[in-house]
Amino acid sequence: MDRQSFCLVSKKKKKNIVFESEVDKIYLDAPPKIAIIDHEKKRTFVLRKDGLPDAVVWNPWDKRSKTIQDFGDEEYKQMLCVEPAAVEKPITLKPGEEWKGRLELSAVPSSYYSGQLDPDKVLHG
Ligand SMILES: O=P(O)(O)OC[C@H]1O[C@@H](O)[C@H](O)[C@@H](O)[C@@H]1O
Repeated sequence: MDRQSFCLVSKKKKKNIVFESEVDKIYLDAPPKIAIIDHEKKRTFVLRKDGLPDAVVWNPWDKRSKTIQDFGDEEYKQMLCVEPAAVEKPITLKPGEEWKGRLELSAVPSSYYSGQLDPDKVLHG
């Protein structure tokens, strides 16, 4: 396999990202609910985030994988990192202050790509 195709879907946008080389991108003000559709394996993950406005999408691809000690040389073929973050406006706490952020990741039993799932149903509710 020399490319991976995932589709990131939110209520507002559908963004097809094909991975053919290293990706390390910050999406500012990313939607609170994002569906990650794995076309090849025909499965869908739904990510919900709260308190973290941005999102990072990362895959080190082949060359960079080899430079990461705790990452197998071929593991980039089986992974996609989509991580909620606060990049544009970092969260700074004073002593005694509290902050809460939440990330929920669920595997959806059937794939939107296979036509069995309505993307609106995945992203609502
Ligand atoms: O090597 P670490 O600290 O585990 O980070 C791995 C990667 O984590 C990702 O979240 C970052 O976007 C990448 O820039 C980084 O290389």
